[in-house]
Amino acid sequence: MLHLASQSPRRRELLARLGVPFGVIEVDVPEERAPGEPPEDYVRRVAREKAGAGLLAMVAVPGAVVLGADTEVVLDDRVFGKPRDARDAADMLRALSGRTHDVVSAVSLVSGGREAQAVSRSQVTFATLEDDEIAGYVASGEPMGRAGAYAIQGGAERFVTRLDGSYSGVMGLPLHETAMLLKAFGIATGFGPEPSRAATDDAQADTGAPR
Ligand SMILES: Cc1cn([C@H]2C[C@H](O)[C@@H](COP(=O)(O)OP(=O)(O)OP(=O)(O)O)O2)c(=O)[nH]c1=O
Repeated sequence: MLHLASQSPRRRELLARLGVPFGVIEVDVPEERAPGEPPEDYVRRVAREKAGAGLLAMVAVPGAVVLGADTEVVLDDRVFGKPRDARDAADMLRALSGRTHDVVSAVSLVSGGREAQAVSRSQVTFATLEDDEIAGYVASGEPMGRAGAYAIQGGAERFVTRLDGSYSGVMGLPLHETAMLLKAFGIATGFGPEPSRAATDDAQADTGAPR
């Protein structure tokens, strides 16, 4: 049985699109980049640690396969994870304004005797953002809990002038790479339900606000 080691509603919704049954384990792995650690190494390490922590929680379950993932926004050599607060979110969005950045997502699959990983790297270009646009977006609350302080599947869609890569990878779980890993582990995928706006709008799902 497959288990997703994640607290992210996006990842649940994305994995469901692969039409594979799975359980969810909530893991809490510290996300701290070591000094000088290259961005991709960092993303790979954290994804592996999340999957490993999930497997530890599943130690009593024979045959458990655990999936962990991590997503970070990389601009030059800076790595933007989830913003600490509104000011941090605004700083990130100002830095991303009018520039092209990378979004790196790593997926790790682990079982008792096996481990495999895939990485997706996408380039995203933002239009130049006005100060009031940034302030309005930060006030919407959406940047919190998102790497780089934005959600391409939400209000930030309008900031993106170009995407070169994987849309699902930017959202947090690159589906092509994930499907390939599952196949390598002998886990059959299918086709899940077409995503509804309500399903992808996890800001509302998170707060339980009416849709
Ligand atoms: C760039 C981008 C990120 N994100 C989200 C995906 C991830 O949930 C989050 C990056 O943080 P992560 O640390 O990768 O994941 P997480 O803490 O939300 O969840 P987990 O329990 O699996 O560790 O940013 C979007 O939703 N849309 C986007 O466009």
